[in-house]
Amino acid sequence: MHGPYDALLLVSFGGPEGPDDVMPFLENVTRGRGIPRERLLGVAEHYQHFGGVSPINEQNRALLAALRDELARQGVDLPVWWGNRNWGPYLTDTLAEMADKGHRRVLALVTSAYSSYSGCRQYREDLHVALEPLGDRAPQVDKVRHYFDHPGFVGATVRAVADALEQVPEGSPVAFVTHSVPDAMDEVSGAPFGGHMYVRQHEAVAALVAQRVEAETGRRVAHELVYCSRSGPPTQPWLEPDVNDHLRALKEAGAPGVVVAPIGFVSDHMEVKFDLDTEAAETAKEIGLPFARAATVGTDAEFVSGLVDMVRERAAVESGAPAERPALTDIGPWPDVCPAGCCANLRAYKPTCCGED
Ligand SMILES: CC1=C(CCC(=O)O)c2cc3nc(cc4[nH]c(cc5[nH]c(cc1n2)c(C)c5CCC(=O)O)c(CCC(=O)O)c4C)C(CCC(=O)O)=C3C
Ligand SMILES: [Fe+2]
Repeated sequence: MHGPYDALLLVSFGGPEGPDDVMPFLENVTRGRGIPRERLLGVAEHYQHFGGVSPINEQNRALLAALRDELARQGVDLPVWWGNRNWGPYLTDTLAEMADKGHRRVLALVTSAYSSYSGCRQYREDLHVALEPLGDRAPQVDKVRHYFDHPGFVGATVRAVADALEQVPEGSPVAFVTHSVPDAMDEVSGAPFGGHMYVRQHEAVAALVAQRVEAETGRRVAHELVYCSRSGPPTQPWLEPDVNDHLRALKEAGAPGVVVAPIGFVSDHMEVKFDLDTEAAETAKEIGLPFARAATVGTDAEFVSGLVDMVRERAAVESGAPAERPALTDIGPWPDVCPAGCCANLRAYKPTCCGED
């Protein structure tokens, strides 16, 4: 049922839990990343606007509970642990404790559905850093493949978009939104498969979701992929258009309303709460464009059972048992082990785990 694995490890970003955590958290996130000081202070304000508490930790606690329930329901007897990149519980501490408890073979599940340095290799680097000091006691860690086109993620997203469309006038388009990244980061995402996989995976999911929503509702659904949360120096090109500019363009083109669907985020992260629910909603109000935000997958039952299916799939693969590898776009199924050169770190090569390099 769980193959060679003796534990599941939820790996996430982490976020501040109070006002005093905000600056140290932001320093953890941006160490060596060349983010301008003004941007940091601006983002600190976003967090302070919500009492210095990121929604992400509570959402991960809810996901942990949902995963435990679903594993039990499917008869998979695996303990579930949790570790973050940028705030407690830190991956380093979690993996040390897991080693103390005797875990030898761990399957990691990352709260990021797509390929990119930020969403994949950087987590794999962090896993390596956490495992290295453990020496011989370090468990072997594998990572669940990217799930952007898994039926659980897609199915939950289709329902969320269809529900949001009910709240805006007929004929409203869908703006699928993800986190902007530097053009250069997109270019090397999934390099062994031709690169630009960050954008290509999102485009494929957006097209598939729009098509399924059309089939389900009988409405025609125009759509576009747009971006939020740009940072970095203004001289550096990042993925565009920004969601706010897109809303203005839609208004000018006569759109009767808009659904904003944050397919780049698995739960209502700060980017969703601030950049979409606060900032983009304000833009829409200002220009008089009816606006609805589609839910993120969060702890949706179809999404969570899809994740558990993927855990069982990988366990079967590692046991040499036959495994179905469902994937709904022609980009997937993404490989279990990232090939060498996937999602390069453009600053410096660092050793990783769960990949060929
Ligand atoms: C692709 C991607 C994801 C999705 C994949 C995944 O989910 O991991 C993601 C997730 C997240 N990003 C988050 C927060 C931040 N990201 C920052 C900075 C950056 N993100 C980037 C990309 C991504 N980020 C990039 C290219 C930068 C520039 C600096 C760098 O090159 O590393 C900064 C610094 C300030 C700023 O620059 O805006 C913050 C505070 C949070 C927590 C939110 C919460 O608290 O709810 C989450 C889940
Ligand atoms: Fe980020």
